Amino acid sequence: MQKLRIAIQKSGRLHDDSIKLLKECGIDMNNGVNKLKTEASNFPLEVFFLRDDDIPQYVEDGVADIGIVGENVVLEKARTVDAIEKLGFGKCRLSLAVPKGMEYTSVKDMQNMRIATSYPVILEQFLSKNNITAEIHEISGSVEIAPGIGLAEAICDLVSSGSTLFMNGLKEVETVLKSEAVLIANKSLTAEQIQILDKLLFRIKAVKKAKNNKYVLLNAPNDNLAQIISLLPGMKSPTVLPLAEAGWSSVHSVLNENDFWDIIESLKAAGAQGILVVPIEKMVI
Ligand SMILES: Nc1ncnc2c1ncn2[C@@H]1O[C@H](COP(=O)(O)OP(=O)(O)OP(=O)(O)O)[C@@H](O)[C@H]1O
Ligand SMILES: O=P(O)(O)OC[C@H]1O[C@H](OP(=O)(O)OP(=O)(O)O)[C@H](O)[C@@H]1O
Ligand SMILES: [Mg+2]
Repeated sequence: MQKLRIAIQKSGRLHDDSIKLLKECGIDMNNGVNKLKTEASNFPLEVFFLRDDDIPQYVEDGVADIGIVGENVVLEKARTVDAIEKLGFGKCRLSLAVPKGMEYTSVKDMQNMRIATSYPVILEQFLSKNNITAEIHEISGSVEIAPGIGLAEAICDLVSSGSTLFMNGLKEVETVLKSEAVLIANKSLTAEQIQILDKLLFRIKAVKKAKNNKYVLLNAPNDNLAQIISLLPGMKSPTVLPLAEAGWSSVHSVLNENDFWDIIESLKAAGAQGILVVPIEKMVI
């Protein structure tokens, strides 16, 4: 049987979450340290461990069929691949930053500046869209140090918590791109490869959906049951079971976590008690 070849980051920010996602999809594999290639034992998948920068090219060339990589890398490398599914991890933004003490009012302040970045393609597109001419200095890492050593006046780099910028005396002034890990695929997969990819995607979507939702159980006085049920959407409708104590029911429902925090007060006001919120492992609707 044909196998689908997936490229994931060998080490770095996306490695652990990529492995975790595959495992949550029920895919077993031996991913020992320093392994460059492995095979799943219970799914037709071969896994290559690569530098993230190389993944778009390998997927375009068909050396790998699919890959997991940041959207920032996909756009920077500008390879012809299909971006199939956002994966909800590796969330960060590509931002312009300047020294803390520098006055900054708008992107026009970037005119004629020297900007250090590892993302010259994305930065160039952003600058030209804003009619700015600047000198782009491409460096491959430790970008935040550039203003401090006189290499540039500004930088364009990835930010998540902002602590690297802070530690280097910089402030974020513009978001150029929002990014997260994405599943990419070669554009000419065979019918058999597409079949395996669809199977994997089905599992990924079930795992993603489960992460955003919670199983909620609560006790409700029967007198207020209708009101409590109206607050809880459920997958189809909530499950209602009688409690041993007369006049009370147990109500079970599935809720988006954000919605839960919005309705908790109303649930309590309607007499709900003993509210439990439980994680869901997989969710298929
Ligand atoms: N601070 C961050 N928070 C969240 N995600 C991030 C952060 N920094 C980077 N990422 C995402 O993780 C990806 C990989 O980041 P990492 O720093 O591991 O890359 P790298 O050093 O280029 O690794 P490699 O050795 O594979 O070339 C980035 O392209 C981006 O999509
Ligand atoms: O806003 P923060 O939470 O501080 O994250 C931002 C930092 O994270 C990334 O580097 P990483 O730590 O992955 O190291 P690297 O430069 O060696 O890739 C990125 O290049 C920034 O330097
Ligand atoms: Mg890299």
